[in-house]
Amino acid sequence: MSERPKTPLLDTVDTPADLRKLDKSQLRQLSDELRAEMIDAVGTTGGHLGSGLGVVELTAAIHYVFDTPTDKLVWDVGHQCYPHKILTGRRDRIRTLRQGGGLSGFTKRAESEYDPFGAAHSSTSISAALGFAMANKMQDRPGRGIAVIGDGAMSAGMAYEAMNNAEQAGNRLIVILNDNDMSIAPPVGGLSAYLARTVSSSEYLGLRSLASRLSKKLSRKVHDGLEKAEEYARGMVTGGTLFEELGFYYVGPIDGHNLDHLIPVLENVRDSEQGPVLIHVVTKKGKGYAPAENSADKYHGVAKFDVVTGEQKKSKGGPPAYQNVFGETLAKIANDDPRICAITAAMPSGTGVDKFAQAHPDKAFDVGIAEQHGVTFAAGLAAEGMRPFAAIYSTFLQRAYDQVVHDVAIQNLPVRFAIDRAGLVGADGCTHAGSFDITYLATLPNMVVMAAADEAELAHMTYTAAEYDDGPIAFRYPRGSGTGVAIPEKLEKLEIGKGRIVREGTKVAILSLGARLEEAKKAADQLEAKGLSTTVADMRFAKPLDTDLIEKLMRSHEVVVTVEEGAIGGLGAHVLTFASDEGLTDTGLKVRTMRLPDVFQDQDDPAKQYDEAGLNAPQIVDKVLSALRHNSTGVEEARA
Ligand SMILES: Cc1ncc(C[n+]2csc(CCOP(=O)(O)OP(=O)(O)O)c2C)c(N)n1
Ligand SMILES: CC(=O)[C@@H](O)[C@H](O)COP(=O)(O)O
Ligand SMILES: [Mg+2]
Repeated sequence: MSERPKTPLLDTVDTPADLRKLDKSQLRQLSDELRAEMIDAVGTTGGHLGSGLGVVELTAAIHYVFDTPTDKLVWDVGHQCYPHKILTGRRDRIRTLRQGGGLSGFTKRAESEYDPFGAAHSSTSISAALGFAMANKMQDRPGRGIAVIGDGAMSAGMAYEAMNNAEQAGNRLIVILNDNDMSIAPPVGGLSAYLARTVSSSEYLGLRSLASRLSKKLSRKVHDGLEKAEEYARGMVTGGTLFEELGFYYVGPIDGHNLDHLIPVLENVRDSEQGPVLIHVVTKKGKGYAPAENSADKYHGVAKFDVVTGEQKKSKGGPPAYQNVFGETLAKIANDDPRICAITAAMPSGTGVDKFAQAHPDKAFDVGIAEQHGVTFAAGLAAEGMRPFAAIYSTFLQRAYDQVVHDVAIQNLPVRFAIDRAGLVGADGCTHAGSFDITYLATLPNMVVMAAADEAELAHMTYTAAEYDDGPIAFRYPRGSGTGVAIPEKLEKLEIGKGRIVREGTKVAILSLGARLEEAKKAADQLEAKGLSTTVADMRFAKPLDTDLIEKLMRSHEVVVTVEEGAIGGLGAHVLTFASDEGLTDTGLKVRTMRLPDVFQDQDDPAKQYDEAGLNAPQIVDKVLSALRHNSTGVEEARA
């Protein structure tokens, strides 16, 4: 156990009010101690490290200059909020990060008044900060909206929707663009190049030139036309143009680790009558910790690690990660099919598209954090004869739902959706849980929805999707690694809408969809031991349902239970709808559905999350026994 860092100054700071008692000259030491504390804490918890390291000075400076929590500080994504949490009364719990009952890994309203807005999905901060700003303006109350948004998050359209609407807020809205020239992967697209030109085309503004520009710009906005011409003429355009055309005062770029620049700029902006202002801050992801600075991904997301060496304590070996099974399988299929292409929304490694890209670099597209664009881009590709795979986490696909409906399903375009992180995801908690994709996709006409029970099934489903041109098709699979089952060389083109019996029985039938199959099989063993002969079916499809299989099992068993790692409205709902429509439930057949509970489950160890969700073998057994205790009038008799 490494010794905790010595933090004499940080020990005197519990809240920003304590911070503001310090002299400016002490903020350098405070930041150094804050960085050391964060590294030590994340070494014991794991989590998002690189982005927080990059905003240590910025966090201290913001809380020093602005009157938080009256001024509403909104962190975009929120994965960089650990220094913020340490400075806002949560240092004592920082080593409970991302654990059951502990601190969330993102900002969260319920956690602190210093977290005015929850985050985790990117690019929402400017909209939220604008809301806070306008609410205080309309109620004639003090309080600004301050959004801190990364260069990666700026690749999402929502950020521009907000900026386009921001002029009304005047000086009550401040946007701080935290430009570290990184997303999870290196950033992509025209904006990234634009920002890079901005930073490279002008030295960090020295205090003097910055002060004079600030006074000129912030006081001269009124003569817009003339000023604009002059600015262009004077070559002052250093990246501000885009933001100024959207109605912002642009200030920057400034060095986001230099407190001697940060503090006066923030003070100037705080005291300015004009606005909204965008401050372009340049930082380094992973700043101040060599293993992070030297890592390609800047230690964006890390397991627990040895603080001295930076070596992460990741389990080695074991079954392949689902994302890599997908990426490598698709790469293999694409060797024989030049129409196949893959799209990721800034998550190449998380989706396995990076593996595909290694083999087919000209057929892999990272569209940035732009799921909506990614889906409709795929629709265009499909309409013109390609076989596009949109590889998007279940939770992030929610952002592109209208594109799925309007651009893909209605037009019946053969877009393939590779949906990773389907179901519970553990440490990221409810904002990242892939709870709703069965519900939101299986309800759509034309859509085919598959769920892989293991990595072999995922490989078959990837191939099946590649060969399916009759319309949109989605296949979902969980976060993490598979069961260790062998992945066959020869891939099977699954019959659309057909499930499979994996265990024959006579009294109880468990209809499993997806990766809870292992628990279903364990439950069958436990039921068999109680003399209850149990069939287990892997349904494979939530849509179209295998109605022949369902009818056959319902007509030959006493109890039928559906099990899925999805919210209400998925497999169970569709099976019950079919059964009731066909009169199969008129016969006194006992049907029960098991699914994710109607709550947003907080972060925890995955095993505990499944227990809490009631989706483990013992709970399946209990469900069956309870059903059997219900007499013909539907009343449950007391347990024996
Ligand atoms: C809508 C959405 N898509 C994808 C993600 C996954 N994600 C989390 S952080 C991140 C990169 C953010 O880059 P940036 O805003 O520059 O922040 P940095 O990590 O560089 O501080 C991505 C893609 C997300 N949180 N939300
Ligand atoms: C902050 C964010 O949204 C991503 O970093 C996300 O946490 C990645 O999730 P995985 O770890 O499941 O890839
Ligand atoms: Mg970034």
